[in-house]
Amino acid sequence: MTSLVRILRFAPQLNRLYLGIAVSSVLAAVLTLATPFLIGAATDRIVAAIAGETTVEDAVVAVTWLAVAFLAVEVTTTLVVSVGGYWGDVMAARMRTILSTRYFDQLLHLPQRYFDTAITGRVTNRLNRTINELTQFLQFFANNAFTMLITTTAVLVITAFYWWPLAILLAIVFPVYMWLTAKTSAKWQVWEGEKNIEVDMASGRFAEVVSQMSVVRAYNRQDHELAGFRERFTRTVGITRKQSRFWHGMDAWRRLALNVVFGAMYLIVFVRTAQGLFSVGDMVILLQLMNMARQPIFSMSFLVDSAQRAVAGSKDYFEVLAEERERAGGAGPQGRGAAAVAAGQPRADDDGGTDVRRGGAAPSRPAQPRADVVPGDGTGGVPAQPRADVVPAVRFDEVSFAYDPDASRPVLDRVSFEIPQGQRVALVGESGGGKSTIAHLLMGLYPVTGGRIEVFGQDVAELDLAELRERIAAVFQEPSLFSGTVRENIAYADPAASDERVRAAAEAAYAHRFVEAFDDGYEQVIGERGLRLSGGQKQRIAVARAVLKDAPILVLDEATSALDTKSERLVQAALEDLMVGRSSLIVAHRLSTIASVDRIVTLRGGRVQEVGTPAELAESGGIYAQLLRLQKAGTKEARKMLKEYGLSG
Ligand SMILES: Nc1ncnc2c1ncn2[C@@H]1O[C@H](COP(=O)(O)OP(=O)(O)OP(=O)(O)O)[C@@H](O)[C@H]1O
Repeated sequence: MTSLVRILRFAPQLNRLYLGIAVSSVLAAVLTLATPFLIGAATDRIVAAIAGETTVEDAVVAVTWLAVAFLAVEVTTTLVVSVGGYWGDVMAARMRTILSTRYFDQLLHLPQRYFDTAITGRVTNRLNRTINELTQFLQFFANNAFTMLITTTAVLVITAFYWWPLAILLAIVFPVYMWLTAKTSAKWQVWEGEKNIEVDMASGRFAEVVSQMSVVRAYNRQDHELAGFRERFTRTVGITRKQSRFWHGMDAWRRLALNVVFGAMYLIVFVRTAQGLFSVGDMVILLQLMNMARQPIFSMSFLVDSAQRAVAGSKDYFEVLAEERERAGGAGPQGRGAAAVAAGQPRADDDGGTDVRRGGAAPSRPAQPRADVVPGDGTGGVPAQPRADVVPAVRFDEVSFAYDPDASRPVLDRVSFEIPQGQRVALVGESGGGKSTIAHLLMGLYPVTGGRIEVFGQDVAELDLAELRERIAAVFQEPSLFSGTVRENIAYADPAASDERVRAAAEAAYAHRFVEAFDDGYEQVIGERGLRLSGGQKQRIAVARAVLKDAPILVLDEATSALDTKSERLVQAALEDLMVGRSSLIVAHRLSTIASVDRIVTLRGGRVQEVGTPAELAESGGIYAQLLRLQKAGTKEARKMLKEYGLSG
């Protein structure tokens, strides 16, 4: 019941629509109730005329007026029902918008951890189902609840007025029928839940396969994937058989009970009319009322059923909404928006309004290149010298971290290093050694388990996450572009960016020439049939995206050997340009890149082994020195070992 109330109160901005729909449905119910009386009255007039109690002329005049009244009632009902139906549709569409937007909003603000386990297809499928069920229930509720209530009450009262035992018979039918429906529905839901799991799993896999079709083909797993998919759906057929057998079996019993009760009621009405206790007009009225009573009985059972589904479906929905959001700033564990959602409160932005949650001004970030920074020369030959009074761009101070809090060994164990402003720092360590994790922690994707990370002297744990991320541009190994135009992809950080800025970013990323060659240039849609970007082109668009963001800190997960040499050179050149004047954290995959940085941080067993310039570490005998030796050796064994460090030479 609390779930139902929560669903009904979920979107108070729709209250006026609810009210409009309720009023129209009440009006329609009242109007509909007038019909049996008009027909009953007409029947009595006709019977009186046939019996010679009134003149035929009088009867004709009377029934004509009654027919006019009947027409007026019907026309008004039609109008009222149409308007109510329109409001119902609008309400459903707005409800869908609110539910979907709030869900997406929540997903966008959930901690990264949530997505480590969630499967995209399942998340989407669950959303669609839940929203369908909730919307269907709310629409049905708004359109029918009041009508049912009024019709039921009126039918009972009027029937009681004619003969009370008849009303009692009817009164028993309602709750018994609803109780039987509720019981049937509860069991039905369990099976439905089982089916949903199968469909969600199949949809999750489906989405994964579609997005990685080339892998499926490369490994010839089409048949295997299809078999898995089919198997899940076939299981739903088996469950449906049980479910439907049960449902229709129970439904037959319910209907049978209803048939018996109504049969008895018809018998009573016929007998009493024959005995002269009811007039023919009364009989007509009662028969119509009984007929009208059937509708709410069926509607009520449907309402109970859809309410149960909505409650079950909304469990998933509200569970996602109740997940703790990614911390917004230093003020508390959640942003204000999250707190509002968790409390089920409405927000102005749900329904196409403006986002009022951010509250804060646009995140500020230090202008750059900064006057107080002496940048490196980009070649690594002359490391930049930070002024003594200048805080480092990034500082890891005894940072420990584990993805799994119960893990016996953390991924990072008291890691400390600094990126002085304007310098380049490369992370070197074995594959799986925690390099990407360091980048993720810097971007605030996960909270540290111990120690602290500072960005321009500010503790990341205290910083507003949006503000933190505003200061960082990231180029990932996998460029991950969105469908949409080249322009939209480059200007992802700032869709309002001028064409000049977009072009300048593309030029800086060595992307302008190939973009210009597209038929639609910057408006060319990526991912559309016919346009395939090469790995290097994607990378350069991703670099242009980072150039346009123009953030003071750069996180660079270098692409490995995915690119051919020419592309690689261009991407490399673009990255080199991008790094000038910025503080860069590089997850390096080339020894040549590492040789040109200002500092190297080597990691072993989750701990920092050494920090120093390439020249210093080349002599120290640590990991970097070993890697250089391996590179020189050039043997197969050496290349294999280099690979373990994710390095391509
Ligand atoms: N989302 C995650 N959830 C749980 N464990 C993770 C997650 N991401 C990484 N790990 C684990 O953390 C460890 C460090 O991974 P990380 O990706 O940081 O290594 P890396 O040094 O960047 O490796 P590579 O050079 O191969 O990219 C690995 O053991 C990995 O299995």
